[in-house]
Amino acid sequence: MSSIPSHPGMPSDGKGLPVLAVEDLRTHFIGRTEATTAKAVDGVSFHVGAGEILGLVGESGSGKSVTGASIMGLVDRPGQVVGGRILFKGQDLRQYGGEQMRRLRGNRIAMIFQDPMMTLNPVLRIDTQMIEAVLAHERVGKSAARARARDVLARVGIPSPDERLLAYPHQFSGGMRQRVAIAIALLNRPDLIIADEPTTALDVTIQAQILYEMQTLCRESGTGLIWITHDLAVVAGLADRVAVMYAGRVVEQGSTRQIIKAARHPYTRALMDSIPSRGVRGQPLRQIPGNPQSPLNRPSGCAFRERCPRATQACLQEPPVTIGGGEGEEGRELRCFHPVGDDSPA
Ligand SMILES: Nc1ncnc2c1ncn2[C@@H]1O[C@H](COP(=O)(O)OP(=O)(O)OP(=O)(O)O)[C@@H](O)[C@H]1O
Repeated sequence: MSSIPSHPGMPSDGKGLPVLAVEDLRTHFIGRTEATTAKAVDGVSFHVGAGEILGLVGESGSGKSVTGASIMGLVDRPGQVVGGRILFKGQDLRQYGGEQMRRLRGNRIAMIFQDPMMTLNPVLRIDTQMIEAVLAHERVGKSAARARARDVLARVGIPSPDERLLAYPHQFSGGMRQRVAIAIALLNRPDLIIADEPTTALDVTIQAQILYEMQTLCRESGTGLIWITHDLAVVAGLADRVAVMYAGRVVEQGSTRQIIKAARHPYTRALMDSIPSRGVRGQPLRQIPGNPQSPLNRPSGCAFRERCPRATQACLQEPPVTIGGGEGEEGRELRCFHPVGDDSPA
């Protein structure tokens, strides 16, 4: 096993910097005591390059949304980012004040939520909302802002965008409403978009269309995209890289090919086995045995050990540290004492 190379093979902004580098991020929900403090995110590191798509995957409660909210500066008390760095184009966002973060949000960094109504105001027409979103961050005339709004709506697949600009959110279908929210995220040509399960509530065909369009738009504009999902199958066709989270940590990450074709962490393997298309026809889906670990009072050792078919005594003692994938495995990182394909006894 080799040590970890820094940001291997990653597209950058031309100055050698990733758009985003998260280093050892820790976000805890502080309780009265250590035992009641939820370590929702507990040492997460990953990076996203310009025009690159990172799939952030894991079961419910693994800390994906809290990671996204931490980057956006949207963690509310008792939640608190207690450690690590969030480097946006080399600048540590943890040093930014509230006003600086507000300026960054919706401008250089945008977020798309599962529920588009988290973005849209139900009582305002779409044109008002979109024009305001442009004017809040840029000195352009109203007609230029409207032209841009119209353009972006067309880009995300809204038919008759001139007419649709005059509509209210409730006059759109669920899929179209999510497209409008995506259009708002793209409006100011951000450097980074964090999409938190944005297509989960939608029909599978519409999901696939939106994924494809987002991929094209981000590649064209050089926007880095973090796609948060519990579904590994969704990112298989979309992401350049995949980071798999378990119990507040990234347990494996690498190129999508490395992860989908040859996952090495037993948890990633278990997630892969739960994808329907990989199952044997006519057989029920395999569930991962056991329950995810609670962020309260994490026991010693590897968080996955109780559910892991490869666990040994070693996994009881200390949590595994992050290691590189070894020769011919540039870009892969793992947190496991007994990864699949390793010679050590399972
Ligand atoms: N306000 C809060 N107070 C205490 N704990 C919280 C709070 N918000 C989140 N958590 C805890 O943080 C952990 C991570 O939650 P998070 O929402 O990031 O998971 P997730 O992987 O995004 O799951 P899902 O896919 O269900 O959204 C969970 O165990 C959750 O209970």
